Amino acid sequence: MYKIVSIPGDGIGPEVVAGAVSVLKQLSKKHGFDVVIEEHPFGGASYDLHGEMLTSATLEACKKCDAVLLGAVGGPKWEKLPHEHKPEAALLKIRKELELFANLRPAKVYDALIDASSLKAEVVQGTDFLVFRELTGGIYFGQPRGFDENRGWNTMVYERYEVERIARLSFEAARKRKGKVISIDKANVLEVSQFWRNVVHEIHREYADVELSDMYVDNAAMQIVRNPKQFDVIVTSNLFGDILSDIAGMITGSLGMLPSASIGTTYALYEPIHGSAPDIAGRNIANPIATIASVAMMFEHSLNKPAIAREIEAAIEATLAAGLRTADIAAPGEKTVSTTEMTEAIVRHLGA
Ligand SMILES: NC(=O)C1=CN([C@@H]2O[C@H](COP(=O)(O)OP(=O)(O)OC[C@H]3O[C@@H](n4cnc5c(N)ncnc54)[C@H](O)[C@@H]3O)[C@@H](O)[C@H]2O)C=CC1
Ligand SMILES: CC(C)CC(=O)C(=O)O
Ligand SMILES: [Mg+2]
Repeated sequence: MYKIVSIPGDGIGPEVVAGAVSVLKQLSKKHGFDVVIEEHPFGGASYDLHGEMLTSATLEACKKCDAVLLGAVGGPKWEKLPHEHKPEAALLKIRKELELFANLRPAKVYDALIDASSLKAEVVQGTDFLVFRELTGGIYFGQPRGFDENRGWNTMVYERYEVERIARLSFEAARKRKGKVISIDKANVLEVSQFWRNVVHEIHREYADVELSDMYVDNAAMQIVRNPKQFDVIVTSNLFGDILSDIAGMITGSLGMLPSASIGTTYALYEPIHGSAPDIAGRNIANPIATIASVAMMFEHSLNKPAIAREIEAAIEATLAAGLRTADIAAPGEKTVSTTEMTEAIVRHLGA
């Protein structure tokens, strides 16, 4: 029996999480395992209900389950709140509380979507890289932070242990892939990046079979668009990983395609890389694939059923090959399907 905490969140979160929950239920029926899905409010939805973005009940539930599935949080309704009370601050808090220090963001181009990419077919076809974004340190967490009338300030700090553990995970992953890690930083300008680079190279001595190179983040943004196939594993800091993975989203066709796994030593949370997309929320047009593919990552990393992860990916692939397109991945003038139609088709392709 698996216990999954589902956190729909705000904006399109509930729509895409509903799709992922349908997939979980279908898999439970097909394979005969029990799955208990416990829904909890978080972010703006929780604030509206309880006056708190992250309640202790939601946090405790996340600590007592096999895996957490999260949609997204945030939106215009809550953006005027002071920073520490915003949904985004609660997102940082839940990541920190659950010690989810590694955010794995795979960027894989499905053959059926090559034409949906912002780039030429020959540039994107066969792209398959994995970003290890450090998730509980760096500038999103550094103190002091603040602003007054005349200044705004944030602080970017990395502790040795924070760089060591994400570097190790990325080298381990590279060993199971093409054996190539590119560490992305801004060491030509930032001391914190020079430190990051030194520590990554120290850890690399334990992984001499893995090829390591460094790249500056500005060049990396350009290289991902110019030649995404040169990347196998990317390891980078919180801020740079956040930005670079959205760029990777456009290589695969849409932000609505990229899943992620946020993992630590004890807990794990699965979430699409996109946000709450208030511009399309409530219209049943969001792409649920990133969230459904996050369930595949859940089966791989938390539930120890890689074969089921492959089934989900195959169902997504078959659905795309059959020509179904939500608006974000449709060519101009192409027929589109809704969030629920895309979900139902993926569920059908999973089989009974
Ligand atoms: N993990 C999280 O909870 C995140 C939350 N946010 C929050 O979400 C809110 C909106 O942020 P934005 O900068 O607009 O980023 P966003 O990722 O929500 O949306 C950017 C663009 O991509 C589109 N898009 C995103 N996901 C899509 C999907 N599944 N299907 C089709 N189109 C999709 C949106 O319609 C929008 O045009 C903000 O409050 C932001 O802070 C942003 C990123 C991550
Ligand atoms: C609130 C942000 C840190 C969320 C985000 O953009 C992300 O995790 O990708
Ligand atoms: Mg982001």
